[in-house]
Amino acid sequence: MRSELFREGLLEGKVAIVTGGGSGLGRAAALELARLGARVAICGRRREPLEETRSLAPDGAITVDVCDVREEQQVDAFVEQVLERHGRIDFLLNNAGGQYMVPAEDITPKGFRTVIRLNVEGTWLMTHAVATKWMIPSGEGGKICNVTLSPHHGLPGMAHSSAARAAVENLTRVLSIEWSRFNIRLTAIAAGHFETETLLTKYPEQVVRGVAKTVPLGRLGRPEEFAWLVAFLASPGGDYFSGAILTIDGARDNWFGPYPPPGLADESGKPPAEARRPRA
Ligand SMILES: CCCCCCCCC/C=C/C(=O)SCCNC(=O)CCNC(=O)[C@H](O)C(C)(C)COP(=O)(O)OP(=O)(O)OC[C@H]1O[C@@H](n2cnc3c(N)ncnc32)[C@H](O)[C@@H]1OP(=O)(O)O
Ligand SMILES: NC(=O)C1=CN([C@@H]2O[C@H](COP(=O)(O)OP(=O)(O)OC[C@H]3O[C@@H](n4cnc5c(N)ncnc54)[C@H](OP(=O)(O)O)[C@@H]3O)[C@@H](O)[C@H]2O)C=CC1
Repeated sequence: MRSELFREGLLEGKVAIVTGGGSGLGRAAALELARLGARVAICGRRREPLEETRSLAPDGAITVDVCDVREEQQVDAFVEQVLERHGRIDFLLNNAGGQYMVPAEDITPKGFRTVIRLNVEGTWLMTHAVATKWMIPSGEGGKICNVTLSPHHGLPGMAHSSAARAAVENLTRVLSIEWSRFNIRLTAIAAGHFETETLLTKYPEQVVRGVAKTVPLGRLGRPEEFAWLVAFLASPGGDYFSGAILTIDGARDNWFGPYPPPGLADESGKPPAEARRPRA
C-alpha cells in the first residue's frame, strides 16, 4: 500500500528505529516510514505484535528485535544489531512508553520508579546508544524524535507520567543545543488523545467514554495522523526542526474545563484507577 500523503521513495536509503513498533502509534509510524522506502528496525518486549507489524509492511522493509528499552545491555545489543544489519541509523523514534492510571496518593515507590524508568530512562538509553554508536562517530548526525504527552499541564491520574514527559521534553531541548555540534536534531511530539487499542481497552471505561469530549475538536486523534507527522520529520521537510515540541492534540493543550471534569473523576476530584492487570 502507498502512503496517502507523501511521494513514493521519499525516505529511500534511510534507516529508522521505532521503539514500541508492535502496536498503536509506533506501528502506524513504522508502517508509514516503510511505505516511503525507509528500512525500519522495530523493537518491543513481545515478539508477536512486532511480527504482525512486519507482516503488514512491504517485504523486507521492517526488521524485528525483542528489546526492553529499560535494559542497558539489551539497548546496546539492539543498536549494534541494527548497525550490523543496515550500516547506519538516520532516524530514531522513541515511542515506547506509557503508564497506568491511578490517583497520585496511591502511587507506590515501585510504581513511580517503573513509569520513570520506562519513559525517561528508556528514552535516554536508546538516545545515548544511537548517538554514541552511530550519529556522533559517523560524523553524519541524524534525527531523534521523542514521544511525550499533551496536555502539558498534566493529567490527573497520571502524576508519574506527567513528571516523566516533562523530563523527556527538557532532555529534548538540552540535547538539541548540546548535540547541534554533531548535527543531531531532536524533537518531541506531544501527543494528545489517540484512538489506539491500549487507550480504548486499558483505561477506565468512563475515561474512554468521556475523553473525546475533553478535546476541542471533539474527537480522538487517528494513528495515521501521528504517523504523517513522524514521516514529515524524518523527511527533508524536518531538517530544520530541532528543540521543538510539536503538539498534535486537536487543541487539547489550550483548553481547561471545570474541575473535576464531569464523568471523568468522582465528585471530590479523585481520578478513577484502572483495574489491576491479572498476574500470571
Ligand atoms: C481527567 C482524566 C482524563 C484522562 C484521559 C486519558 C488520556 C490518556 C492519555 C495517554 C494515553 C497513553 O499513553 S496510551 C498508551 C499506554 N501504553 C502503555 O502504557 C504501555 C506501556 N505500559 C506498561 O507496560 C505498564 O503500564 C507499565 C506499568 C508502565 C510497565 O509495566 P511492567 O510490566 O514493567 O510493570 P509491572 O510489573 O506491571 O508493574 C510494576 C509496578 O508498577 C505498579 N503498577 C503497574 N500497573 C499498575 C496498576 N494498574 N495499578 C497500580 N499499580 C500498578 C505496581 O507498583 C507494580 O509493582 P507490583 O505491585 O509489584 O506488581
Ligand atoms: N494513545 C494516546 O492517546 C497517547 C499515547 N502516548 C504515548 O505514545 C506512545 C505509544 O502509545 P500507544 O500506541 O497508544 O500505546 P501502546 O501501548 O500500543 O504502545 C506502547 C508500545 O511500547 C512498547 N513497550 C512498552 N514498554 C516497553 C519497553 N520497556 N521496552 C520496549 N518496548 C516497550 C509496547 O510493546 P511491548 O508491550 O511488547 O513491549 C507497545 O508496543 C506511548 O509512549 C504513549 O504513552 C502519549 C499520549 C497519548
